[in-house]
Amino acid sequence: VLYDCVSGKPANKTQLRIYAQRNNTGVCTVDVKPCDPKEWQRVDGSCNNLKHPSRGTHRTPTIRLLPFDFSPNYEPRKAADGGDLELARKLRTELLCTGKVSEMGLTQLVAYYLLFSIGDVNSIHDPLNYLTNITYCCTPKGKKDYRCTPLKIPADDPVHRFSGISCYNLTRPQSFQTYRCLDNNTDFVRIVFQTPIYDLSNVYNLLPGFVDRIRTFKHGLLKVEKAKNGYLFPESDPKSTLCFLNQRPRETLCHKYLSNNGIGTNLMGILFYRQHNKIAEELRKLNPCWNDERLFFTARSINIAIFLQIYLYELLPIVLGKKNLLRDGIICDGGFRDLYDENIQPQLTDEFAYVHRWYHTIQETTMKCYDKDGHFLKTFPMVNATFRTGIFGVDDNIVHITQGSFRQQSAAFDFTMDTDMGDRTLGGTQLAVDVGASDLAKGRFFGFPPYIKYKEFCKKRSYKEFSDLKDSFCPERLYRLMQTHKCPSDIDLLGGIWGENHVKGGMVPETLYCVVVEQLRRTIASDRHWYERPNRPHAFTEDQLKAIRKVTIAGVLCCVGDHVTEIQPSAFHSICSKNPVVKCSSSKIGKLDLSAWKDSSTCKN
Ligand code: HEM
Repeated sequence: VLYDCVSGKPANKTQLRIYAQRNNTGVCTVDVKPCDPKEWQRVDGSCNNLKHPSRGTHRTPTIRLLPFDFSPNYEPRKAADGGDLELARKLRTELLCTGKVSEMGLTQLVAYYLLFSIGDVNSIHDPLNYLTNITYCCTPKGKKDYRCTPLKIPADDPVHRFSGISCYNLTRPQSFQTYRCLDNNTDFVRIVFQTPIYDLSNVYNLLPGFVDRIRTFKHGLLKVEKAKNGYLFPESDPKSTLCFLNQRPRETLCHKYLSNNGIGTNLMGILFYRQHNKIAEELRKLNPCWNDERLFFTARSINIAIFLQIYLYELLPIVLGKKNLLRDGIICDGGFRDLYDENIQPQLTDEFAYVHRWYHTIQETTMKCYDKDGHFLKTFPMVNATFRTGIFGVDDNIVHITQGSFRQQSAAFDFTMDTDMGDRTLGGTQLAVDVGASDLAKGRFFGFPPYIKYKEFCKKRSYKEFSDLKDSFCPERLYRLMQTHKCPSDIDLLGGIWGENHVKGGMVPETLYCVVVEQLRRTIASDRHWYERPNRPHAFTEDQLKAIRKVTIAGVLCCVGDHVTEIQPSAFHSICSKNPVVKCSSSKIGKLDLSAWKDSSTCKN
């Protein structure tokens, strides 16, 4: 049945006729085969909710935590005095410092994993759009193109007042209106190409149909190939234009069906892709009679569960605070749990993906490379390697980057942004990019209401004056807000989050915590295939769930990282006397033991 993506209902004849005329049936609808309540979790996300089978697929529309605040024609809201809001670049340079501050206790893996996790539920088509399609927003042509939202650089800019650069190229977020699934005079609905549930869709099905191209359809395995340097990678397309920073002719590796993004996403994507095969091979040894289908879906289900277990129980407790997460029902003490509610549809708020942009401040960009024995080799500017998957395929770079991920410190969880993130975010693709300024400006093009409205939502009280904010900011950060805004309602969502106090027991701003937890509750409750449910189709047994709960990121790196033979047991934490490097064979490393999947009944005949 062809479902209309936006309404989530079977498309009617009129709709189908209009889409056919507009030649956009493929993007505005999704084809859902009849659901079987007992089947495996589908790779395309359909049938997760049996009442609304298309919810959970690619292009499931996002929802909003708070109602829109746009000027007419989806232009940014106005300031309280009726004028324009302050320039995004001005606010970024005033509200965030630039430089290097390290988070001594945490490693680069934290940023890598966070980026990878958000890539499971949110696509990166917006930057690709202005990098590859609409590259002229700062030229006169851009003035006439509605899709262009160039960022003006103030004349007194601390970096660019003499550089000759006065504008950053940027485009409007893509919506169902962009693809003409909705008319222009309707409410903005963002289009996202990833599935909204955590199902490693960025590994298995980056775009609908990719899964069939990556499967070998033999023994449950995914296709892999050896790169020039002899290491194993997902299938590559040397002719692809997506890796536009590859230094050709040497660097040719470019993922065909996995995203070609920054260092962090690429590395994690490769690891989880390979992990699928490790699991499938091991399962086959245990159960030689299992067919391809069973091996594939069991391996995938274990891979997703490991990804979620690490995310929820190892990473988020560090970042959001373990007690907070237990109190708010995001994690539990162990065993099974079932929070499923079929009345909650698998959908993501725009605010959830958006507040993740705050993590741009924890990205250390001077990447340290180490050899397989942990000896420091060199540093490399990470932003030069975005859209440059080829770098992984030459020399021993994959080894050096993997080792660096757990040996190098993260940048601090504070209001400092690494210099390269602030001025050269996309390496050599543009003369200059300030991701923080883009982040702030994008919030206006998403139509997010002012920061204080989110404060009111989270704290259930009203915020009218700057003095109402004194419990949420240290005096100096509040002073900066007052210097840059005439009125509290002029503060943008991210502008407020940048300087806000961190949640008690965690490391992130209070409002970020609130928005993330609100979504995670929905995510857990809306996913019929959630890995901790005892009564989902093909649920884990108690022993199987126990085995999943033991796996840590260190275990994953030991299992599928190239030449990782030793590592600290808590690899999101820095190496120190309490967390020393140990051999991968040590019992302190949380590795996957698949013996609970041995099925004695299968080979009887
Ligand atoms: C060197 C590292 C990184 C680089 C170069 C980078 C670069 C970028 C760029 C250029 C954009 C698009 C900005 C725009 O068009 O508005 C973006 C968006 C984004 N980034 Fe990063 N980023 C990095 C690390 C991270 C990390 C660690 C996270 C952690 C979660 C993250 C999360 C996001 C999110 C959520 C978006 C918004 C995507 C969307 O909704 O369109 N990034 N990043």
